[in-house]
Amino acid sequence: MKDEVPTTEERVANLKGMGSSRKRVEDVRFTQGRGNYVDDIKLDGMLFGDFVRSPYAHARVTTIHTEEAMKVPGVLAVITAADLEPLGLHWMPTLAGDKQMVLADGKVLFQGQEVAFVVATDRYAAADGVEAVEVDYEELPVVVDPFKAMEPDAPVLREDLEGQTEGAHGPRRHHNHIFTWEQGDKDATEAVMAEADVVAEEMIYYHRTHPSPLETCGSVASMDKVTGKLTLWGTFQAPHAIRTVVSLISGIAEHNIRVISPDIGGGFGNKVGAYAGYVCSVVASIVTGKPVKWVEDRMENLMSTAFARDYWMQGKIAATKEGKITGLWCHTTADHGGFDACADPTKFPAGFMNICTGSYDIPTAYLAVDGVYTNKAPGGVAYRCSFRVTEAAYFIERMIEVLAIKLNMDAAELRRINFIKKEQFPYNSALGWEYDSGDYHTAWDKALNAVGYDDLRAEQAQQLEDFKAGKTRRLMGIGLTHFTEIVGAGPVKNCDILGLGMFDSCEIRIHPTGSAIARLGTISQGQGHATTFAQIIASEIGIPADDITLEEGDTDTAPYGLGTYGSRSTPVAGAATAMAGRKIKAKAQMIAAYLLEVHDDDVEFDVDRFVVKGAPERFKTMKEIAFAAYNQAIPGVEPGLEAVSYYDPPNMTYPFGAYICVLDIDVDTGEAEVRKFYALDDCGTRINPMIIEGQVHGGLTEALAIAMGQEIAYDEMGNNKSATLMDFFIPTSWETPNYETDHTTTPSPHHPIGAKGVGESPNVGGVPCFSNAVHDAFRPFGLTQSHMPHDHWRIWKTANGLGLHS
Ligand code: PCD
Ligand SMILES: [Cu+]
Repeated sequence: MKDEVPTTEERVANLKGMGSSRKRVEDVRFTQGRGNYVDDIKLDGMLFGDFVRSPYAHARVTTIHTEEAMKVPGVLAVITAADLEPLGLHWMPTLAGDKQMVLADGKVLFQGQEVAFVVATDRYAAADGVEAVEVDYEELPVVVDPFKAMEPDAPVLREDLEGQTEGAHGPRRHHNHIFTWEQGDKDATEAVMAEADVVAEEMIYYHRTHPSPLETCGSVASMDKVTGKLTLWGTFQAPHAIRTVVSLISGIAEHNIRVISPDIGGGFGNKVGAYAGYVCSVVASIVTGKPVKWVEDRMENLMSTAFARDYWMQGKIAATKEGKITGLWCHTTADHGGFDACADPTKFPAGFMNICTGSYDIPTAYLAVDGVYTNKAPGGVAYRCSFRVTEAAYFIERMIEVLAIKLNMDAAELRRINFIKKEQFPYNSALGWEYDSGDYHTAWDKALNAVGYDDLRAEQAQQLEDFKAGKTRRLMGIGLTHFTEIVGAGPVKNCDILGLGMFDSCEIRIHPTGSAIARLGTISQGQGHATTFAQIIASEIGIPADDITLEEGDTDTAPYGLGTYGSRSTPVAGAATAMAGRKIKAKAQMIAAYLLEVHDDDVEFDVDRFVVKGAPERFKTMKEIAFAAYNQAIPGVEPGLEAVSYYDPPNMTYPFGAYICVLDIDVDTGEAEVRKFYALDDCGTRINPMIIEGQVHGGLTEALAIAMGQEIAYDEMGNNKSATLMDFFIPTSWETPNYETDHTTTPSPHHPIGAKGVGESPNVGGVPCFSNAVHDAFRPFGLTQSHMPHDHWRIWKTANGLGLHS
């Protein structure tokens, strides 16, 4: 009999709590085609909407002829700005404090802009209707270069802002200027630059790209005219915020709006913002009294929904002869396209770009960002990096390499002597952040040892000899990166979106038989929240993760939260989950003590039960306690066992990592073959190591895509040259290298379970790592900087420019 009593280890294993590589529970549905995405939603009498889009990047819209379209069988309505204007819905607010046309109001500002919305009985009729709409355009001069946009005689793009010298983020000094954002000490930094032994200067461009998730954006709006209730399904990374915004702009009371994010086929930042299609589906449903679906196609997704990056970062970095960095200066020109639709916390128009001092102890720094309008699609979303952190990491990690060249130093050593030291945490950076924790030297040494750094350098030197001797046409590059991320927005005191504080939430209900349901303010898009958040609860309150249902994305049932992006779910909602669990645990302790007839303080938690201190044979399991909560309530205490927590984090979390890439470049074809990629991530306490590994693999592959080929390119007429997957690079298993993952664990001191986010890290660290490897291969031939993406053509041109083909 005795050996039937489970051991402590068995009880812990049974929970599948934090630290276990529990299999993803959502995959049973996904792998069997049982996902439920927006386009799977089919309602009685549902109509379809489709957009007429502008072929021009900048043009006046003089007339929209809808008569022919109305004759197309099945077409019920063609909605234009003129129809939306009486409702005040022809323009909508953006998350960045700007406003954006829902449908072209007098002019268009980018190719692919929404001009009219055709509503029909089915998708095909709607498409035919779109073909039949005729629009008269008068072409206007196009500006695609943000520097030219700021020239005095540049065409006026935003006529609606004519004469406005004040924008959402301070003064505007030019008709195409959006804002200037300054951080740090300008004078002190300039003084450091003037006196420094060495100053390296470079323009670092992080090109325009696009998250392009597998599922494009879409929505289904259903206005029930009898109950007055609007239900809106959509690809929303922040369903509660969408509900509030819809209420504010439509005037429908918030309790009459139910927003549901069903399964989401990848978000990657693309689904944070609000799009014209959402608004038009709602309006069309209100007008017709029928449910209306809108789902964009791939070209529409690449042309009109939120792009990422497009930052021109002019940098200067100062150091002593020995390589100690003394100052960093950066002036960024940010191309925002036709409208400022960035998704950043209100007080941060350039996101957290001021994390650009990276992992280094840089005493003096200055950053200025100028936001500029051009004739390109709006957006400026994350794409797997919170709020311009990828831009910041790319900037500093390139500048370190540029400085290493100037100092003629090894870039690994240059990083080592400038890292913030373990004992300096919490560390206050020159640009205003308080880094919560870190141990960079340990991670760096572990990474260099793991790849055999010295041997790699020796091999590289040999290969270079061979190249010069004509024995090979391949050059070896070693890319290094040590990044610091900032995730978990954020403290409500400085982070809000449209005035909504960026806290997050979790509500847990324990059922009488000891299983549970938990609901969160976040929404998984593939990250595996149903798996990992149940693991947090399992460890906190001793109920097996398999007995916990997790629900997100329905604003009628979930507590208010700000959603999933910026790797904020674990730092914020994960903390709320632990805190709600602790409230439940506190009540469970009272119930256990009452049942065991001892004082509250005389019982202690042990994996899945409360035991009497010093008498381990006397205990109540969580299952027993749950049942008691519903029938043997303590006199004077409410029955039931549930709790909700709204968590306002005291600080962000600062995950970090050390990445090393080794690649070989074929100088004659421009091909770069990644031979090794090592990624060490430190995201504090790890909830599910397998999910973390999956996140790292995914993020690195997106980094490979961005660094090596992906680009949203425009010609000088503002034509989007990358609007199909023939032109926009998506890596397949063929291009994707093998990744070696590793970790160190430096828990966040302020997070209840010590966890930091991880979803974005591999992209933040991966892009500079691939790019540095390409640059490193050409370093012996005098290359200091070239622009991404490093596709074969660009690499070939670089080699050619360096005289390697003669
Ligand atoms: N320490 C730790 C951390 C974390 N984790 C895990 O991992 C994941 C993640 O997390 P995070 O980091 O917190 O994050 P989230 O918030 O959740 O998410 C977000 C992210 O996520 C990523 N990833 C992914 N995946 C997938 N599959 N899909 C998707 O979409 C995506 N996206 C991307 C992005 S981009 Mo943005 O939005 O850009 O900002 S941001 C992002 C989850 O599950 C969690 O729990 C663990 O385990 N541990
Ligand atoms: Cu992000």
